[in-house]
Amino acid sequence: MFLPRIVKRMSPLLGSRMSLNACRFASTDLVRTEVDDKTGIAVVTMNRKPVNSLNLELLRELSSALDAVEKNKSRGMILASSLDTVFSAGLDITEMYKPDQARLKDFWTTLQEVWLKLFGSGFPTAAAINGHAPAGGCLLAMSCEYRVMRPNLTIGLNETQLGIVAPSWFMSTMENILPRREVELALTLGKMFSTEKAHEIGLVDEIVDTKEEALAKCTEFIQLFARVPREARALTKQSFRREALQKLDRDQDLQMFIYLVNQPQVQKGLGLYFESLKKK
Ligand SMILES: CCCCCC/C=C\CC(=O)SCCNC(=O)CCNC(=O)[C@H](O)C(C)(C)COP(=O)(O)OP(=O)(O)OC[C@H]1O[C@@H](n2cnc3c(N)ncnc32)[C@H](O)[C@@H]1OP(=O)(O)O
Repeated sequence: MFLPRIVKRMSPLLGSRMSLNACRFASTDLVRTEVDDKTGIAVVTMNRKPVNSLNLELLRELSSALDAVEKNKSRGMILASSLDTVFSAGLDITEMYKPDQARLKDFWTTLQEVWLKLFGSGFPTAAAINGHAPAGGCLLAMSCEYRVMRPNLTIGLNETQLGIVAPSWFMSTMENILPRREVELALTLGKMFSTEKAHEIGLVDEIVDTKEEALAKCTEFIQLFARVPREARALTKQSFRREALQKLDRDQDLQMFIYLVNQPQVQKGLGLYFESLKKK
């Protein structure tokens, strides 16, 4: 269970007084949230070694972190990874392969929840993509309003390559960024784009060399809204995203997911894919 722990970090130079850009932390082992007091922007960092695969616990903590960002009235949120070469490897295959049925239900419901909170958030969001972002990792990045990525990485919805079908809300999330034809092609191919290609087609907004630069560019993006009335901005964003958000029928989507995951051919495919990852 995530309990937001808000701690004031004191500057050693200022003794008991706060330094100007001191941070507040609300952290757990899997997700670290730091709010810069100077910019008011929260950096939410995923930290589940080795590849930030999204299991139930990481998703729960992401969901709580998003609640905390909303509650603390942060100026915006940057999503990042603590790992050097992976943003997120997407959904944790072990949650879907030979699953415990009750946990499987919880897992999918929590993923829906994270997407609804992130894609539908009123506060500005940006992703500092400092590592590969396949499938569910791409979904998280695409749910933000701006993406900054390091070179020579990959990003995309590769589900069809695994013999599975990306849910329609994954598709709508990509459609919020790219032209429909490009999305259909990317999804039917299960295409993983290089950073450079993703930038060329507009899936990624900027390419930078380091994580620090990525965080700085995301901060610049969020600061564009500093003088825009918060409520008007939030309602405008949410109204743009309403159709995609409302299209998700959570119960129907859950039933469909449970049905598909339990199909013997899907189980076989997931098992083979998982083995191939391990052999690599
Ligand atoms: C069925 C109904 C509909 C379902 C709809 C589902 C929608 C979305 C699906 C997904 O998100 S499925 C996940 C798709 N993800 C991928 O295909 C990515 C797979 N991983 C990689 O390509 C690579 O791991 C990486 C992310 C590029 C990183 O490469 P790197 O060389 O740094 O690390 P590896 O050696 O490959 O991996 C280390 C370690 O992690 C395990 N692992 C990797 N990805 C996953 C994962 N998604 N889930 C669980 N475990 C994963 C990998 O097996 C290695 O384990 P060990 O060998 O160290 O035990």
